[in-house]
Amino acid sequence: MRPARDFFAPLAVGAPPPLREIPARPSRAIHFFDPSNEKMAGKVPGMVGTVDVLLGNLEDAVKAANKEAAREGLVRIARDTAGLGGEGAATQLWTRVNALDSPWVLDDLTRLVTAAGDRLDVIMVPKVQGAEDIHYVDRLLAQLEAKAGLERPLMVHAILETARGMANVEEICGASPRMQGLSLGPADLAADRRMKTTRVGGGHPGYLVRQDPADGSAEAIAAPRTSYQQDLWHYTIARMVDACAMHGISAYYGPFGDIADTVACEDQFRNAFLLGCVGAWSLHPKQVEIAHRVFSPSPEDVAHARRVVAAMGDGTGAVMLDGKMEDDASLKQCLVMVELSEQLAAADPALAERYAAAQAEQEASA
Ligand SMILES: CC(=O)SCCNC(=O)CCNC(=O)[C@H](O)C(C)(C)COP(=O)(O)OP(=O)(O)OC[C@H]1O[C@@H](n2cnc3c(N)ncnc32)[C@H](O)[C@@H]1OP(=O)(O)O
Ligand SMILES: CC(=O)C(=O)O
Ligand SMILES: [Mg+2]
Repeated sequence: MRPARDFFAPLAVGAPPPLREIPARPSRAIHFFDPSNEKMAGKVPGMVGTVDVLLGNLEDAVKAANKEAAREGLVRIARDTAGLGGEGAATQLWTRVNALDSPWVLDDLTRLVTAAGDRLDVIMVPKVQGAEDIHYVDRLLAQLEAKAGLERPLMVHAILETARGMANVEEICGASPRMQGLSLGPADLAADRRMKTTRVGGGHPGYLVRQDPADGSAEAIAAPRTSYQQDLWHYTIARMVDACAMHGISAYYGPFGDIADTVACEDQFRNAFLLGCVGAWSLHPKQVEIAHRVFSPSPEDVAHARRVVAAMGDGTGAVMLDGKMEDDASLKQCLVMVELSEQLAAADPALAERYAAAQAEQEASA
């Protein structure tokens, strides 16, 4: 057992000390690209500054024959793209390495950390099963950071995409001070759980509840009744959010594979936002705007939250505002909105302007 006092000790001689707090940087959209796909990779420089996170994907969706080309392509992009990755960069650079049981992951980590570790912010690890997977990556990263002379520790993000990973979600979050967050991996998770879906994220029309019949007669049972589609991912996301919140790290919805259905994508992202997630994956350029918009609190909500904060004075007691009771607990919810809006606005001038305009409008109408 590692004693508590050693939790923040570097795991290799010469490795940078682990972070005490995960930096709060906007990560509303984690945009995936295949670095071995020249056309897609060619779009990356033009996306810097327009998306919170660019992620060079090396795992699923990259052909086995292209694994090495993807790894080398990502090293080139990391080294050559201005404003991408590292302290203070306009857009963070993340990677998703291959799975820990694959023949590629050791070379992925070794090559990326030693050749471009100073430009990488977060390493996403797929199919994490338990704390032991994070411990393996943690020690290896420390050794590689020491070898590369890195001054800033890399962070680790785990994808929840196995039943065992879900069962161990709390210990995964707390396995290392490197842990930055978790994403839902709905496709692999569905397969591992033996769910009967064939999609990448999103709902299913068969997963529903139906209005009761008017009475027990055969006619009433056969009559048309309203039915409501339910969210297949509600339990999983809520569980992931609790585990992340307990450990002070961030939760993310994963991918939404129906690229054409921008409306359902927005709905799924918004459900995740409302439940506590800070971002989602973008697989296609058209999903970036959806994620940035949905994972930014609306200017109206932020202006309202500021009114509650002002009305609550020293933050204790109860007040009435617009016919509603506000107290210490609603104040705390409002502070979540205000703090998130300030953090996002600091990095997104257009959003900052929208917040300022809504605030001015609210003050004018008061
Ligand atoms: C379950 C999981 O593991 S999910 C994570 C793994 N999956 C991924 O990473 C998938 C990433 N995305 C993709 O591979 C592609 O977007 C696909 C296959 C879904 C669709 O690709 P296409 O059929 O080429 O899409 P489409 O024709 O609409 O592309 C329009 C343009 O956007 C570009 N583009 C498409 N996706 C991306 C992307 N992710 N990043 C940058 N550019 C992109 C295309 O190259 C194309 O460029 P062009 O106009 O110069 O020709
Ligand atoms: C996100 C992912 O990898 C999955 O859904 O399997
Ligand atoms: Mg997967």
